[in-house]
Formats: sequence, structure tokens, C-alpha cells
Amino acid sequence: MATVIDGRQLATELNQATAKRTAKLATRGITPGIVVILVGDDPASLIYTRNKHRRAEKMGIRSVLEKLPADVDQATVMAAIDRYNQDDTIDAILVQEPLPAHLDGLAITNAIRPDKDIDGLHPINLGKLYANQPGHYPVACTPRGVMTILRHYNVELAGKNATLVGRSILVGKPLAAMLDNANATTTVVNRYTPNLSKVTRQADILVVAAGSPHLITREDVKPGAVVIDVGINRLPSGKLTGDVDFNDVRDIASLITPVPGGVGPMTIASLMAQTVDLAEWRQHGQE
Ligand SMILES: Nc1nc(=O)c2c([nH]1)NC[C@@H]1CN(c3ccc(C(=O)N[C@@H](CCC(=O)O)C(=O)O)cc3)C=[N+]21
Repeated sequence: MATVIDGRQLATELNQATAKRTAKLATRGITPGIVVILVGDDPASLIYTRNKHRRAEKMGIRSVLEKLPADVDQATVMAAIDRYNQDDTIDAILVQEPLPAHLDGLAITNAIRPDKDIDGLHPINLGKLYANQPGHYPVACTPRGVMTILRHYNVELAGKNATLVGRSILVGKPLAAMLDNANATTTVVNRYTPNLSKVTRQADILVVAAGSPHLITREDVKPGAVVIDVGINRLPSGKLTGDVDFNDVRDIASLITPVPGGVGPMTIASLMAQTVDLAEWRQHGQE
């Protein structure tokens, strides 16, 4: 029977550590600041954004919510980015995904100052991660949270097979780079991969971020594997469920994340920790 990873508990511990760091910065008159730019009124995005805002304010991070209408034009979004790039009270800029199709998301991502790029999506930050460069730079918060979970539960990575189902720029791609940098042998599969099950069954660490409810069942999992479920799917009943059929897989895995209460809370906690990192790094750059 697998140990169920307690993402909420781990997030609470990380949030306490982050709050201590903001308290210390406050004695120097520094308040880390994050802006979340939300375009339109997608209900799921509204919930996440409000959660982030509440969490930030609770831990001494100034949080600004910039709500723009669904039909906003590109120039207005670019002007907002430019304003926050220059605003010294803002350390972190997050543009909530998904964006409406009429907007050029790449141009928006590329306009964010790399040292304020809280999602680690700017090509400069992605390139540094891919090259495993030393030094300080932001990385995507969900993968960062997953790496923290793996470290906390002492999951050995060097020499292990890590397989990722999903290759998004916010999760699969950066997490594959992080696992590779930690000397795991990484395999990234996608919807065109033949014999998916055969590949996933080789995984010592299986990360699923495909956005497909209960895609992974026990036949897809190697006995004793560590299973990390990044999927968040809302069922018609309103219940949240992951990309892994938790009840089917839990007794074959050694460690498994639940949904909710697994990766999600760690994403938010990592976002807060990295906002404080960005504030500290910028401060050091100015000294
Ligand atoms: N630029 C950008 N960066 C993101 O990091 C980003 C984004 N856009 N767009 C949407 C996704 C999704 N995401 C979640 C974060 C926390 C939970 C979370 O805390 N989930 C709770 C449940 C929350 C609930 O009940 O709804 C849990 O899993 O336990 C979920 C989803 C960040 N995302």
C-alpha cells in the first residue's frame, strides 16, 4: 500500500518558512510584491487567482490583481506588462493561463522581464534551466513543487527512470529538465506515443500532467513506482480528480499524490517562496 503524499502539510511547512523570510525582509523595509494579470473571467482561473491572492497577503507578500476584460487588445496587455516591469514594488509578474485565443501569448511571455518572470517561462530562464546553469533564476512553480515533494520524501533520482506524461511548457518540459539535471533518465511521452502503457510501466517515477481524467490505471504502473499526479479535472459532479485513477493505483505504488491535496497546494506554496526569492535576488542585484 502506497504512502499518500500530504501536499497540504508540506505546503504549510513551506509557507511557514516563507513567512519567516518575509518577516525578515520587512525589518529591512522590503515587502515582496506579485501581480497576477487575469484576462477574462474563466471561473477556474478566478478561483486560483483568488487563492493565490489570499495566500500571499497572509504571508506578508503584497499581491496585486490586474483584471482585464476578455476582449482586451494586445497593446493594452503589453502596456500593463511594461508598467509592472518598471514598477519597483513588483518582484513577480504572473499572467494567468489560459489566455483568450486572440492574444499573442508568446509575445506577452517574452515581454516579461526575466528577473520578474515568476513562471520561469521566458526563453532566457528556460534556456538556463535546460543548460543546467548555476546561479539564480526562476523556474515554473508546479515542477518546483514536485521536486520539493520528491526531495522531502527522499526519492532517489540518479539512475532511476522518470517518465513524464505531458510536455507542456509550464509542467512537462521544465520538469523533465529538472529531473534530468538531477541525473534521472527521463522519458517524455505524448498523445502520439505508441504503446503508452509499455513505456509508463518502465517508470520508477511516473509524473502525469496530461489533463485527462483517470488516464493512468494500475496496468500502466510499475509495482513500487512513485506516482505524481499533476492533473486537475473537474467532474460534472463538481468534484476534482486527477489524471491518475487513485483508488486503482494506490496499492501498487510506493508513494502517490492525491488530487486534491497533492501537487496543487505545493504549486501555490512554491509560487510564494519564489516570489520572495525574486525579491531577494533583485535586492542583491541592487546592492
Ligand atoms: N501562469 C500560470 N501559472 C500557473 O501556475 C497556473 C496557471 N497560469 N493557470 C492555471 C494553472 C493551475 N494551477 C493551480 C494551482 C493550484 C491549485 C490548487 O491549489 N489545487 C488544490 C485544490 C483547489 C480547488 O479545490 O479548486 C489541490 O489540488 O488540492 C490548482 C491549480 C496553477 N496554474
